[in-house]
Amino acid sequence: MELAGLACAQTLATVYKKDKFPRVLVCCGPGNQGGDGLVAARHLGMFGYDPMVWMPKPGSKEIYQRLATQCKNMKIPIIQPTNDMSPLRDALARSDVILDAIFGFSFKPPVREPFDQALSLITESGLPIVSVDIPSGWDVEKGNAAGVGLDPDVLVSLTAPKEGAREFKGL
Ligand SMILES: NC(=O)C1=CN([C@@H]2O[C@H](COP(=O)(O)OP(=O)(O)OC[C@H]3O[C@@H](n4cnc5c(N)ncnc54)[C@H](O)[C@@H]3O)[C@@H](O)[C@H]2O)[C@H](O)CC1
Repeated sequence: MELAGLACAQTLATVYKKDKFPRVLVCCGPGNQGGDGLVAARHLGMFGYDPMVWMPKPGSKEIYQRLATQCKNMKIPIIQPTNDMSPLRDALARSDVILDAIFGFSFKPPVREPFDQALSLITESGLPIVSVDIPSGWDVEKGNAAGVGLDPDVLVSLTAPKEGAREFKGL
């Protein structure tokens, strides 16, 4: 998770330079991928970006809570967990790029709330998206068959590209 999060932060920093894209909205799901996102947020902060974390359903594992504490200790803003979409809308309006760490290889469709609405809002924002491992909303084997997944510009495959990412056309 530490290496995965560092790789994601380094990739985002390589493609989206901090002078043009300083405000990174790190969207974290409840599983290990959310943990990758929290690690990435920490590194992005150290690289000189202004990360903000949106995690509506914080993971229950101790590692997840420890990673969130590290972000808080670094004064990285974390949006209060809620099913209300207003804070996400506001955060999107104040961001330059999104790190999508919502769902990884354990995602099973269909998308449940509050992530269903969130994926739509993220897509509608038109902001560039860097996805971790598999774009959120994509089935790890069948890809974006349901058509509700994100359409990222950059995908960071961890360990190996996933079968479902065959249709991915970005970087
Ligand atoms: N060796 C590696 O490749 C490593 C990968 N890492 C990252 O971890 C994820 C996989 O983590 P996992 O905890 O197994 O699951 P997810 O993060 O994908 O999420 C599970 C989480 O999501 C909830 N959920 C599932 N389906 C839905 C749905 N339809 N709607 C709403 N919520 C859903 C589920 O309940 C769980 O809470 C991998 O992709 C990498 O990013 C690690 O960094 C370690 C090394």
